[in-house]
Amino acid sequence: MNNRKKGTVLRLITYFKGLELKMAAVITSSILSAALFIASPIFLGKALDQLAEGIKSSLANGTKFQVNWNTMGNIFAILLTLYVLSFITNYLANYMMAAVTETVTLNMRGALMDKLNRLPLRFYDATERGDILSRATNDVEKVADALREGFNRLIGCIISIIGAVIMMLVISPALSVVAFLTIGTATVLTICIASKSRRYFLKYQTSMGELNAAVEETFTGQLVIKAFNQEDASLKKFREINQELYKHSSSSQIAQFIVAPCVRLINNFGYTIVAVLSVIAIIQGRMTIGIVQAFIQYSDKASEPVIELSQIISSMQSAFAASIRYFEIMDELDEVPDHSSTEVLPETKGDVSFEHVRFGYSDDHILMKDINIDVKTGDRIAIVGPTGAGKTTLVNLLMRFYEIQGGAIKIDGVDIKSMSRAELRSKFGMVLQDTWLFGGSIRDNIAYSNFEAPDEAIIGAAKSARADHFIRTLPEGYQTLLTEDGSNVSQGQKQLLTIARAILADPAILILDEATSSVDTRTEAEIQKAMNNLMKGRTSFIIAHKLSTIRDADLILVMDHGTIIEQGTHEELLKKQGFYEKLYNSQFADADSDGQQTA
Ligand SMILES: Nc1ncnc2c1ncn2[C@@H]1O[C@H](COP(=O)(O)OP(=O)(O)OP(=O)(O)O)[C@@H](O)[C@H]1O
Repeated sequence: MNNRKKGTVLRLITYFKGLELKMAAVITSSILSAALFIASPIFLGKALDQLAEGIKSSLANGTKFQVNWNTMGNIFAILLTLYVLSFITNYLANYMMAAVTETVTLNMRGALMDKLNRLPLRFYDATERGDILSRATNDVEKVADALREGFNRLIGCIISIIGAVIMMLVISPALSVVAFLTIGTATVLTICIASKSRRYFLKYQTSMGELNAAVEETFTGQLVIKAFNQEDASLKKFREINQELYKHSSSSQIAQFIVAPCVRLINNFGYTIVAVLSVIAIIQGRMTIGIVQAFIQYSDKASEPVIELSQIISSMQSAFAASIRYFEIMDELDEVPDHSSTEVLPETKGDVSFEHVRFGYSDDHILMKDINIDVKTGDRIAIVGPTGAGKTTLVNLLMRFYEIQGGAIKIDGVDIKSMSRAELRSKFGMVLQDTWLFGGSIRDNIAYSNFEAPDEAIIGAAKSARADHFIRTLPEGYQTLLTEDGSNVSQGQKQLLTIARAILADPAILILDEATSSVDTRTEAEIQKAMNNLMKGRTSFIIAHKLSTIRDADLILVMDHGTIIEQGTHEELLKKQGFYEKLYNSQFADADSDGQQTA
């Protein structure tokens, strides 16, 4: 076993913590079951010899055929006991292994979920959702399959082979040599094919991850795909990945299923030779019929597990490839952990400052070199600038979704790095353009920021967000169930619900991403009023797209290429006749020309 393989197996073993006793019971039961089963041929042989004796003496003496029922009865009683005990121990082993497997799967999925919660946004930027999904479901299931079906059978096969080999040697060393030659050849063949199939399994699982990602992309992007008539292109991409999956799946399956027929062919050659030699031995009086049939049964019990082993090994290879993919996620670097002694701000006022902040999404591409902002409690800060200027990035840093490379961001004079992320984020309320609602009632969606909130508080928040009216017009009111993506309410209504959610949270600081053209003018005015209600008495950062809405902001930050190139009030910036003035005038020129065109 190479180091990587050993490492993966050892890491998998850690998920069995607390299950040691159950595993010991599984192993003991499996060994017992196989050992009991392996004892049966010798007794069947004895029964056969009894019959042969009866036939022989009746032929020699010309008497009626008779058997000794006492001896036969004892033999059958022993056989029955062996079969029943073997069944019970086998059942126990399977039952306990199923319980162990479910616990291990639970532990693996739990650990993966914990890990996914600890991973920084950077990881999600670079990884396809479908692929993560595939690792959390398919890959963990492959490991579960191998454990559930493979482990007991593996023990059973090993015991069966060892037991059968010993019995064969005891019965006839000479016949054993012939049987071992064929079993040996079959084993070598199995190992060769299994080692070849390993890389096919890894490729297969990787393709499966890609396929999941493609399906996920197609589902979530259906509207855009249809709008741009890209169904064919999307289908073509899917077909290509599906074709790859088919190729790798076929290779791994062919490699797996070619083993059984080959092994059977080799074994049948062996049986034929053993049968011929046995007949000679019986004729020469060196062996009895019962002993020969016991030997043939043992040689079957030694060779048949080779086929089963090949299937178990395939399933283990597949599980092993899946574990590698699973541990790839587990090995990703976590978010920088919170300080062991974190600061708590019981009464947040809402002063915010950026001091010489330096940040880049990658170390070799610094977007923000030296950002300085000073915001006082209750201020309304508008962030404006062309697309890609860094407006969203500024907010991402404030919420500590990404770690800065230099300088400090402070709230009420406390460095956000010295607070826990949970403490920091509890100070904020966010209303984004990209509204996120989950499958559940409208009430629960508003209460997402505070599940303990009483109904009056939820209705109060909805009223302030100007959402109460439309909610009450729905047949089920606050109990109306939203679909997972909230597609049964309009875009503007979704926005009002997220504003209600932020109002209920009652945060000290707000981050608002202004609605753009996705809603009509009347709804936009409604949203604006709701946002104004929300902003009362709170420090607010507004990512503004329409400059007309932020004229009365206390501070406007004008960004370009990751830098704050101008800052001040609307009047101050207009007076400056710089970038902001141009941006502002260009929007009004656009609005005017639009007005003239429509007039
Ligand atoms: N997750 C990310 N990984 C790498 N680069 C990113 C990431 N997010 C944004 N960027 C880059 O950082 C720069 C600033 O992006 P940002 O989203 O902050 O701009 P923005 O001003 O909010 O733009 P818009 O108005 O279009 O939303 C852009 O060049 C963008 O390509």
